[in-house]
Amino acid sequence: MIRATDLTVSHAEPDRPVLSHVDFHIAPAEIVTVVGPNGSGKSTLVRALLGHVALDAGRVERAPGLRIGYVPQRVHVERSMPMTVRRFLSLPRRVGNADAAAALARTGVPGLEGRQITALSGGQFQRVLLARALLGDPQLLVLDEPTQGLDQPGIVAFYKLIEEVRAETGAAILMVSHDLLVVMRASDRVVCLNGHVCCEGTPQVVSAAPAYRALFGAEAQGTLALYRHHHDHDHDHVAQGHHHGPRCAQDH
Ligand SMILES: Nc1ncnc2c1ncn2[C@@H]1O[C@H](COP(=O)(O)OP(=O)(O)OP(=O)(O)O)[C@@H](O)[C@H]1O
Repeated sequence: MIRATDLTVSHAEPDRPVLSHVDFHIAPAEIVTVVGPNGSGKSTLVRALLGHVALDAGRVERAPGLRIGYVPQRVHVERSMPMTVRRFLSLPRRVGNADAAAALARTGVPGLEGRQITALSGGQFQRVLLARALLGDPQLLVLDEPTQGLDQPGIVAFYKLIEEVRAETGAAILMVSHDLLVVMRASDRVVCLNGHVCCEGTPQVVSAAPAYRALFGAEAQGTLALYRHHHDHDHDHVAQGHHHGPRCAQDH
């Protein structure tokens, strides 16, 4: 659906790129999650894939006519304006009442049409954002930090919803997230970013990769424990299953 090759992006300072030599791809019906520390270039990668930022080098290829539903990281501008959920769902593209109601029902917030956006809880707002993204019948959903501000049960419920949406619509899903444990369970593939791709692969492979553990420290121990618990067999495949970027410097 999207393939990026050897991407380099620098926003302000050309000699200090935010992304260096990043390769990325996502295939139909895949759930791919990008993880990485604050400022590691996750949102920049997503925006580069969507064609929203200029590239210093490399290229991005998107399948012709690809329908993308995008939920950006920051939508507080819209949140601060007086606006009902119904009207919000019709921006930027007008949708009918039946479609709006179905999208809200699908994302677990039926009947909220008349509510002010500003009166929604964090969890309701994220579901309304997802409903709006689904209204375009996307082949690819791109969600940048979709669970920010949610509590742990809210996060788990949201990822469950994402998996249901994938199962029903066949849409591929690209997410940026900080919720390591939940993300690991919900993703087919994880890309660990720190200006370059530190490691990538299945959640099992990434959670055992030294580069991932070096980046996430104690939190990574939790995901590793999860996979040790669920996959109590030999992990010989790990060494061949991921690669390091040029600046990782961790041993296998
Ligand atoms: N439009 C911009 N102009 C200048 N610098 C920018 C711009 N957007 C991002 N940056 C810088 O690029 C770097 C990477 O930002 P980015 O938002 O891609 O990281 P991130 O991994 O998504 O971070 P976070 O986890 O904090 O959301 C940061 O140092 C940020 O300040």
